[in-house]
Amino acid sequence: MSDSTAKILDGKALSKHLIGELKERVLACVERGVTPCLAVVLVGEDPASKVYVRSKERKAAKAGIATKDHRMSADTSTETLLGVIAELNADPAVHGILVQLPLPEGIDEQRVLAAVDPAKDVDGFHPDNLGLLMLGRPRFVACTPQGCMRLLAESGVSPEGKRALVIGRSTIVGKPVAQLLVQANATVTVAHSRTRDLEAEVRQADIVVAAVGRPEMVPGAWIKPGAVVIDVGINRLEPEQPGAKGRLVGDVHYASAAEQAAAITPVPGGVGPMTIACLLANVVEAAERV
Ligand SMILES: NC(=O)C1=CN([C@@H]2O[C@H](COP(=O)(O)OP(=O)(O)OC[C@H]3O[C@@H](n4cnc5c(N)ncnc54)[C@H](OP(=O)(O)O)[C@@H]3O)[C@@H](O)[C@H]2O)C=CC1
Ligand SMILES: Nc1nc(=O)c2c([nH]1)NC[C@@H]1CN(c3ccc(C(=O)N[C@@H](CCC(=O)O)C(=O)O)cc3)C=[N+]21
Repeated sequence: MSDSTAKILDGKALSKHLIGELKERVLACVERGVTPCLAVVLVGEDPASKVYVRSKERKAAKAGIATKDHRMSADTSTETLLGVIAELNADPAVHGILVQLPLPEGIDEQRVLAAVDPAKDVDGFHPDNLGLLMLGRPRFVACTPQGCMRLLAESGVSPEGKRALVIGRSTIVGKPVAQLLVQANATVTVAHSRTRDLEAEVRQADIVVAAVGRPEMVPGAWIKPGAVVIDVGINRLEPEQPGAKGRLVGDVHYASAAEQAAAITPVPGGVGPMTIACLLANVVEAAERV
């Protein structure tokens, strides 16, 4: 079955299309005096976070969405950060608030995320929004899980009745994407670091969503022929690793998996750009509700 005919789920192209579609909705908002605006809060100096934040702001500008940048030093206290969030909550010109994760050590992440006005929580990390997702009445759904589902839809394979495996159980990716798959009528397994036989789980799965953060940990040989592979992992190989040169790879070994899968997302150019498109869509939605 290694005929290497996997459909490439092109998140870069799809995200461009989706961001293009947002322009009209943004214009409609602007016409009634509301310019959709995303406030981005970045605490500390994490280089990867800086790259993502810049990319978000560039793409927001393409759609006509305003951004407000709040950079704070790594030694910022939880109280100070809560103060900034209170200001953004109260600012009628701000429709969406994104607090870039991970926060530096010593900041109480749970308290910070719970302090964001749920109506401005375009990341979908507030307990109210996570709860609404569990209830099947989602308001803001986390952007990466949304992007995964959109790319899965692009594969043409319906999740209904299929065996889906989510590898990873974080609150920002694994858990919500598993919930969305349940709601799409898949039969869902969630694997994590204590899973006894990951290979056996992967071999059975019709849909694999990998969100671990370990470079190429899933070999293509494990992928069931005809499965759909959604690779969330973003791993930058160190330049000294063989054949690496600072290359980005996913959690799945792409070349070998593409020989088994019916459809697969590349890294880069898969889930990453879709995350940003879904974030901007959430910002426009928040502005439309005003
Ligand atoms: N493309 C995008 O837009 C985004 C990409 N990412 C990327 O996705 C990846 C995951 O991110 P995130 O969910 O935040 O990561 P976390 O570190 O929060 O979670 C990783 C999960 O993987 C599990 N895990 C660790 N080792 C193994 C193993 N050997 N076998 C099976 N499961 C394992 C952990 O298990 P346990 O719970 O037991 O510790 C945990 O549940 C990262 O590469 C990140 O950069 C993240 C967000 C957005
Ligand atoms: N509050 C919060 N919300 C997030 O959504 C959030 C976060 N914190 N912290 C970090 C993770 C990670 N994340 C990515 C977004 C886009 C790409 C992306 O566009 N990646 C490009 C490559 C970019 C590159 O070259 O480095 C791609 O995959 O093609 C990657 C990762 C959002 N996250």
